[in-house]
Amino acid sequence: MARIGIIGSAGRMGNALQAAVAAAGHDYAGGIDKGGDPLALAQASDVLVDFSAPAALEYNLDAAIHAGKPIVVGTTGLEERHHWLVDAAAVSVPVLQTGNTSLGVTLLSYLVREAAQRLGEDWDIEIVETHHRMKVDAPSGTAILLGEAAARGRGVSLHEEEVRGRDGITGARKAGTIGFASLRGGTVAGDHSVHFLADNERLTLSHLAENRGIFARGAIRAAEWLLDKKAGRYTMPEVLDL
Ligand SMILES: NC(=O)C1=CN([C@@H]2O[C@H](COP(=O)(O)OP(=O)(O)OC[C@H]3O[C@@H](n4cnc5c(N)ncnc54)[C@H](OP(=O)(O)O)[C@@H]3O)[C@@H](O)[C@H]2O)C=CC1
Ligand SMILES: O=C(O)C1=N[C@H](C(=O)O)C[C@H](O)C1
Repeated sequence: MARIGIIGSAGRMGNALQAAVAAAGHDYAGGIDKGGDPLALAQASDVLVDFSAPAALEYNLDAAIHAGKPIVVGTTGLEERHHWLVDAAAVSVPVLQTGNTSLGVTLLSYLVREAAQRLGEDWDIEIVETHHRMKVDAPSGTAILLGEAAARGRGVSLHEEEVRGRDGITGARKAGTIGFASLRGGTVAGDHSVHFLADNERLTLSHLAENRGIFARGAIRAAEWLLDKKAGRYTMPEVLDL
């Protein structure tokens, strides 16, 4: 049994995480939202779980470092500088950052990498995601994670090949690029499809989240897994042994 502290505790994921902490038989060490004290929470916890906002990340990582506690970061909308902060924190404490904590998406990313590697460049790759009307970032963290898996499979850099959204006279599709499209509406928990499109045939790999419980369960599993790890940056495939 561990004491788990939640950052972003009053949010949609915060509520799902509190339920998952109880269901897994752990102690809820408490939670904070905007204006809360992450260091006090870290000191009262064995492990932190952060599903809040990019602006909070630096303070949350500092709190984990100063209290010497592991942290799971599920917040999306992260930029390059946030990843540097994660790398720096991982020198001192165990950190797991991911755009999606579900088992299904973790396996999907593996399948996408395999497909991208085997199908070759004449198969165009397009990633489409759909989320609820309240989501504030695009493309989703999961879409980016899947794009990175596809780019790894092809042995290219996502940063150099990505095309985010199209509008106007875009010209014909450039070979080798990886496209992203985002839909927002309703209460969709999170749908992701990776389309591989060739001449006269198409392959689509999809994951549909029916509720936030799947993300919360995966995050708690990641938090449990981090407890006895040494400092370092870890991934969901390591947690799930994939
Ligand atoms: N990795 C994954 O598997 C998943 C990731 N996510 C990501 O998790 C994040 C949260 O999603 P969701 O719960 O839907 O969003 P919500 O907006 O419902 O919740 C966010 C919570 O974070 C709090 N918060 C905002 N700023 C800070 C801050 N500076 N310090 C502490 N708390 C803060 C908010 O508090 P307040 O209301 O006071 O501002 C709010 O309670 C998003 O980035 C989302 O994309 C979501 C699902 C799965
Ligand atoms: O904001 C959400 O809701 C979700 N965010 C994550 C993302 O950006 O991929 C994970 C999930 O799709 C739900």
